Amino acid sequence: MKSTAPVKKNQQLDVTITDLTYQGLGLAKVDDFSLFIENALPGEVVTIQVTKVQKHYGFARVVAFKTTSPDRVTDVDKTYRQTGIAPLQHLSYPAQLAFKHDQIAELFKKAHIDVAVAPTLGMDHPTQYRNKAQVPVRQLKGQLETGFYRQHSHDLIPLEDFYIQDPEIDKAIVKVRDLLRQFQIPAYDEINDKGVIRNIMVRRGYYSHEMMIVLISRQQKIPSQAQLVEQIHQALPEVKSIVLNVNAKRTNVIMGNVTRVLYGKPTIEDQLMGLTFAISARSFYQVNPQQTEKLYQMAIDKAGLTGNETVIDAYCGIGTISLALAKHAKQVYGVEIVPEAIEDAKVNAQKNHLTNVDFAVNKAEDQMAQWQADGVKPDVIVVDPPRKGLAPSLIESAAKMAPRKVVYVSCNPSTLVRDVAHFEELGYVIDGDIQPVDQFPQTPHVESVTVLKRKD
Ligand SMILES: C[S@@+](CC[C@H](N)C(=O)[O-])C[C@H]1O[C@@H](n2cnc3c(N)ncnc32)[C@H](O)[C@@H]1O
Repeated sequence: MKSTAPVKKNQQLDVTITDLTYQGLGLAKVDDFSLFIENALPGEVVTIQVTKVQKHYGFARVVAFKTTSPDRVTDVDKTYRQTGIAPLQHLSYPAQLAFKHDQIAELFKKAHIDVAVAPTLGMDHPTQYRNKAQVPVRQLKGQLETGFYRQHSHDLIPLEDFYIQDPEIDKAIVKVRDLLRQFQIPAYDEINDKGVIRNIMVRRGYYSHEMMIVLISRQQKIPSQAQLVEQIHQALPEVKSIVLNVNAKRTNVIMGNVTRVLYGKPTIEDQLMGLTFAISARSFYQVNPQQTEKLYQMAIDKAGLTGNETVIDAYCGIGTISLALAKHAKQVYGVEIVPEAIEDAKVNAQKNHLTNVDFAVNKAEDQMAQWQADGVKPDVIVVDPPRKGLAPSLIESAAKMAPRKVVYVSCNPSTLVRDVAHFEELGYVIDGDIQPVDQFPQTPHVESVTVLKRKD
């Protein structure tokens, strides 16, 4: 169908940016036609060049700034925007926190749900916070390189300083890269489906400083494997675990199903809220430990436990929230879909001498129905789902169990609003302020805690 767009590809024009989208793109309207523009902030007047025109919207790039926002940070490295590592780096940190607050408030307003949103809880030093890196490995100009993809592409941009990662992790990636070069181990070539090393994953305990290196390989065995492993742990004394993950498929999914320990332990340990956690290569673990402690403390405080309650923790991962709650509850039930994470969760309960927890491997929606059928009567249900939010059937089973409170930890305000609306239909209302916590500074991602209480 012919586009009725008021602009053409490559056209240059001056526009005023009116808004910042959930993806952190500047929005300009030309006769009601939306143009999305990278590196443009509300209030700025910019000369743009249209790069793509769709039926109802288009994309453009900034050619020149006629005015700039007082919230603009000028001292930025554009690589971090190009790679999507830090797409909000050009927005001052206070303005990032306000942007995250406003996103939640606006989405609830659009859904006609009356809420108060507290100011976003930020970090004092909002860089170098990530405890985990996952970087692609490719051959560029005959040399093995590590870095990050240019956004919306598989073009690798070599990088040594990843800006939002723990600098010790950045150093470890460079070391592993140099050893892979030294042993002439070929990088994966995704066009011809050849080569060996696809990705390197590094995780480092914030308190423990234990490091895990995961080499994701197309092959079952890496050339010079024993020497490589020996050299890695010699060079990086913090490394307590080196793991091989085999992914032989032509896919964008990073990890395959086969995981083998090449050196040390299958897990590393870290502490959170005074508890010790073992974390294996394929388990989810929050990437910003400093903010996670604030987030969990908030969830626990909002749960209002006295020690006599039965609590469900849905989407429990390695049991971090479950075990933090177990210290203040009579019984906690956790459910998680990844079997390795539940194995970790069980070990973690033992490590912390907590016996009042019961973990299940299952889809949260199925397990919630099972608990309901079994007559479990939770006082509080905590949910911490992935971005797609809760399955409607989970909300229905949860409401049938009639907990006094539901504490919803969300990493996506759109699905949070949808799910809150569903809970409201089933007799729940929001209790108190929604609290955004900035887990992902320099990016548009928004994490928050919401409490719902049963209307009596
Ligand atoms: C946002 S993480 C939260 C994990 C944990 N609460 C934490 O803070 O570390 C979401 C978790 O849900 C798990 N998951 C995804 N889909 C699921 C499902 N349908 N049922 C149960 N768990 C699921 C993921 O494996 C992941 O561990």
